Amino acid sequence: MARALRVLVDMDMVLADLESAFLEKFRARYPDEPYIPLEKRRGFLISQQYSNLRADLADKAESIWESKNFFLDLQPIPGAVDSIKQMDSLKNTDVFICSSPPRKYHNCVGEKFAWVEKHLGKTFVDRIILTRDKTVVSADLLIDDNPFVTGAEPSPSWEHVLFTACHNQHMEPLPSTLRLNSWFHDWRSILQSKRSLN
Ligand SMILES: Cc1cn([C@H]2C[C@H](OP(=O)(O)O)[C@@H](CO)O2)c(=O)[nH]c1=O
Ligand SMILES: [Mg+2]
Repeated sequence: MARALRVLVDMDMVLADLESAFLEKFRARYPDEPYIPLEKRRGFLISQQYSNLRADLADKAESIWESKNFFLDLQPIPGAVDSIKQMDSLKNTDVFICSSPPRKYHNCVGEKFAWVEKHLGKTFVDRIILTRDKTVVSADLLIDDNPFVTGAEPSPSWEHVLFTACHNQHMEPLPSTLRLNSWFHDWRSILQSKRSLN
């Protein structure tokens, strides 16, 4: 029998809506400061775009996701909870959640575990991989909104599926890059195409 297809699913902006929560909380905490609406977001890092707007806004942006309960209170991305449970129930499919905590990890790490338990249940807590370097994790697919997942391994074993988010929706990746526009699009075919190569 063919070995199971191993799929890594990223958390922020694939399962959990970091960008909407960030904007809501930034505007509430800093009502007099300029902000970037989601349709104007460009580039993976929020702090980078805010610092381009005005240098001192980067620290203010960071203060939002460093706050207690920021990661715990994120809303699920539409369709994510059902989809990952359905994916997990497919035969010959192993699903893991693969997320990178920020360098100031103190609140984030525990809250990511708690978020998974709250929204997906205890069985998925056993599937959490928190790492600053996803390239050294071995799998067939990585579904991630970061267009540039890099690290120590120049040729990761997984194929990247770029999950569409506000910050990457205008990008045109290489035609060969797999792309999933939302959980309501056909993620099953992407898995199937990879499975037939295994
Ligand atoms: C700073 C920052 C972090 N993040 C996410 C990415 C990482 O989670 P994930 O790997 O689950 O997508 C986490 C820590 O950097 O926060 C963003 O999505 N945008 C940002 O601007
Ligand atoms: Mg992400």
